[in-house]
Amino acid sequence: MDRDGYVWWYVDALSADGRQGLTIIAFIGSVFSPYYAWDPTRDPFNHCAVNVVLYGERANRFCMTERGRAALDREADHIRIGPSGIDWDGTTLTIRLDEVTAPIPNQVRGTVRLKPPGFTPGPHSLDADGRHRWWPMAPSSPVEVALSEPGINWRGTAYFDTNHGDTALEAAFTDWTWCRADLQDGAAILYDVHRRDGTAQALTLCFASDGTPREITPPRRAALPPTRFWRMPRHTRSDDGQAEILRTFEDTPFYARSHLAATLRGESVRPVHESLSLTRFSNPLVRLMLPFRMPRRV
Ligand SMILES: CC(C)=CCC/C(C)=C/C=C/C(C)=C/C=C/C(C)=C/C=C/C=C(C)/C=C/C=C(C)/C=C/C=C(\C)CCCC(C)(C)O
Repeated sequence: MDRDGYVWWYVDALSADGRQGLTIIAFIGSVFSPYYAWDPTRDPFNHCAVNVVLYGERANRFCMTERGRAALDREADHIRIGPSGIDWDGTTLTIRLDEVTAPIPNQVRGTVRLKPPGFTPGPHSLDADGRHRWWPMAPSSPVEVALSEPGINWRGTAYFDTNHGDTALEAAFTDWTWCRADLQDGAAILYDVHRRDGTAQALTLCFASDGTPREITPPRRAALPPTRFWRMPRHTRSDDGQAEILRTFEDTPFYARSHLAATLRGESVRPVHESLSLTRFSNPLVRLMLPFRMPRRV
């Protein structure tokens, strides 16, 4: 991987009762890191991070400690970044977490285990030149969450993807919305990007549980309200052009993550949705705010 590049592995999970959730993102070349943006050498390996966010009734925690190249250990079957890591043994993806929240320190410690029933074909190119590649490898897997800190255990389903890029995201895109939803068998994913060159791409994908692609008719645009505090614009697509916010998981100056209720492929679904503005992220004032929740430890 060269200057300006990145890889991230993204997992989000919801409990079967829909009351608890989490997101875990492991980064080499942390794409929203101000330290990476300010680093004249633009060395992705020197900007690694594990971002863990818990959304529960009791515990809401956000960790994102950035670390240097000495904290990274990567082989074909594992990646370790500081005290946390991801291991693949051929059937189970085991994520071991040992992270601390910021600015007020609280621990997040334990394991998250995914058993993907199969893998989708991929990757998909997000830009016109193939410099940003996204592969939703396992869009719906059984997951077991066991965290001794803050003391939560649940089962549910998880989405797992991986993203590789050769340039900064803000060099290629102005904004995007993405969502993924469990179906009775498998999952549907929508990924709508606006590129800096003025073109757009709207992906509509559907997979059976074992990863086999399925037909899906591209749904209609559905309006959503902006987030309450940072007024992040949100919109999505659904069968009937209707969608509703059940909960806003993240409301930040450039990024919103939400839990929706909508209809996709004829089923009523509960998508996990994100709205990203790279125009907002590129604002120097926004970048100055991020270290409050994204400390760097070397
Ligand atoms: C007291 C002192 C010192 C000073 C007093 C002075 C003063 C007044 C200070 C005021 C400070 C203020 C206002 C600070 C505000 C700070 C704020 C708002 C920080 C917000 C941080 C947000 C973060 C970190 C978001 C990370 C998102 C992330 C990581 C999202 C990742 C998503 C991905 C990778 C896309 C996945 C795509 C696919 C699903 C396809 O894979």
